[in-house]
Amino acid sequence: MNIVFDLDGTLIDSAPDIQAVSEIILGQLGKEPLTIAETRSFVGEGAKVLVSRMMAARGIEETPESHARIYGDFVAQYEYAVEKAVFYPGVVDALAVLKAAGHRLGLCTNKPELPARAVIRHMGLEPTFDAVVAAGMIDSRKPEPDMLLKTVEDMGGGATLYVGDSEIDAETARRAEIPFALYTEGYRKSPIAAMPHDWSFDHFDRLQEIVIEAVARQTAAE
Ligand SMILES: O=C(O)COP(=O)(O)O
Ligand SMILES: [Mg+2]
Repeated sequence: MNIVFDLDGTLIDSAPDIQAVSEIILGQLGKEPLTIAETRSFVGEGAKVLVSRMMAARGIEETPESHARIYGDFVAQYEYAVEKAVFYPGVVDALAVLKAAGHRLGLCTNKPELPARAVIRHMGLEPTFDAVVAAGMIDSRKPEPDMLLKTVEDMGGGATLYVGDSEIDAETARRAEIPFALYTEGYRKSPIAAMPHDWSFDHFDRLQEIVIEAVARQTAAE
């Protein structure tokens, strides 16, 4: 089966790196950095939205020009912000076990391509994924279904499970009509019950079991 993962808030907690970028950018503007809680709540819809939310939170007026300038400064730093990211517990083992079991693994993230590829490399994940689709690679972003569908297409098509942490991921899966496993310990803001999902889990030790169920469900449907 294809198993496609979201990145931020699902495989890695990257909020400390993003917070550090905010410290540089907001510091240049004489503003306080984002808190970690603010950072987590601003991630999910890509870097442009994150920069808008960051500006609003620090009372910086958003015009197309001010946004373009601050976004440009932000992404120039973002590519190097990889040092503080950590895997959620059990991720490394779960990916290794699923890969060894013959599943194809993919990554579908609203993080821009350069920082996404930089952190994948930094975390040693380059050999793990059969396909990576990050923001900017196609003219669409989650929760539109296109990025997820493109990831599946790049993996050769076929039965797929999508694994993510946010409202955006749940909605993306729903629109793509792909079964969804919700990781509950990432950056979601809503109660679990309010988010459409087929499975939820709070530790990656559980994922293998979910994949077995997903395969069984798929086989039963055929
Ligand atoms: O960078 C973002 O806004 C979201 O990234 P994600 O899609 O990997 O959660
Ligand atoms: Mg996420």
